[in-house]
Amino acid sequence: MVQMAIELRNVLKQRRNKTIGPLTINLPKGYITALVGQNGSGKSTLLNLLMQLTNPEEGEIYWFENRYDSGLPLELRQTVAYVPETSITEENHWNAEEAAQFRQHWYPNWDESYFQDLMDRFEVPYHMRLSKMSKGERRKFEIAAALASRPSLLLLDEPSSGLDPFAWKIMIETLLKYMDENNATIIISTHIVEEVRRLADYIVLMHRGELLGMAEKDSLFGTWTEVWVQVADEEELAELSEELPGAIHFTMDTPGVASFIIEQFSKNEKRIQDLGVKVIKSRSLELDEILSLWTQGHRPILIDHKRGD
Ligand SMILES: Nc1ncnc2c1ncn2[C@@H]1O[C@H](COP(=O)(O)OP(=O)(O)OP(=O)(O)O)[C@@H](O)[C@H]1O
Repeated sequence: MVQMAIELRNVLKQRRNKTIGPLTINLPKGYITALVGQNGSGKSTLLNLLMQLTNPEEGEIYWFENRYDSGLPLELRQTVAYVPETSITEENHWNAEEAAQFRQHWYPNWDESYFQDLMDRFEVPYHMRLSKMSKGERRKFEIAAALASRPSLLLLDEPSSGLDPFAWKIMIETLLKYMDENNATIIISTHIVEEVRRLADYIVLMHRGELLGMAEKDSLFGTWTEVWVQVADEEELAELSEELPGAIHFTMDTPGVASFIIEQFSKNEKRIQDLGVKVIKSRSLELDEILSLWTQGHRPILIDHKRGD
């Protein structure tokens, strides 16, 4: 049975201009979950709630099946690492070495050689004050330091913001290797579809403070298909759209050729042919297109690839 790292039950956070929640969700232990959603949808708020940097007005949060309403215990905190959206200013006057020494006291599992190895791979200057580093250098230091604490739970708020493509690739490889070698849980907020594709086991989609749902990433692929068909005119296209109630975005592309988007195409293809409509071509929608449709209210019917649905 999959254990839960985090459980939220009807969690509600009131922000000045927006309510986040109610959020009810289970984030599994030992997997990477990506929080996705437009600006202001509540991803950072959710991460802050998990660090108890802010507290909910309503609802319950469980960490590894326990509630800690009066503060996270030290033993738990020492196994959680967090890379916030903006680095904290308290460490600004230190260089990377001094900041690492401080963290070494705080985190009993601190792995100095792993830290140095990551700093070398990322090519972060060791003796430069953190405040003097470029945005990307600082970000790389934060990611290296978070991993060097050997966390069981790693919370990353848009970690690749400011990273160049070379550093981004190292980050992806490092996170995947860390997951391979440790029974860790990562919760990452991101706007980068390629990051979701490469890293996520699960996707949590947020929109305007609401939770639109959670899905196993692999089950999303192949949910929606764009199909091009031969039709005589708009009238025939309108008839076709009535026969295919689940399909959306019917468009007359060029005279005689129309397109639409449909779920479970393999199940519907015969039905389309039985209507006497010729399919010209089809393509599975990409992950970003599926997420965009979901945001617009078109929740995908998830596919269990293992069962071959
Ligand atoms: N400290 C705060 N005080 C008041 N309102 C806040 C605070 N932090 C966030 N908000 C508001 O809560 C909402 C959710 O913000 P949040 O930062 O969680 O979104 P996000 O999904 O992380 O966005 P982005 O992708 O832009 O980082 C926004 O409307 C924001 O203005």
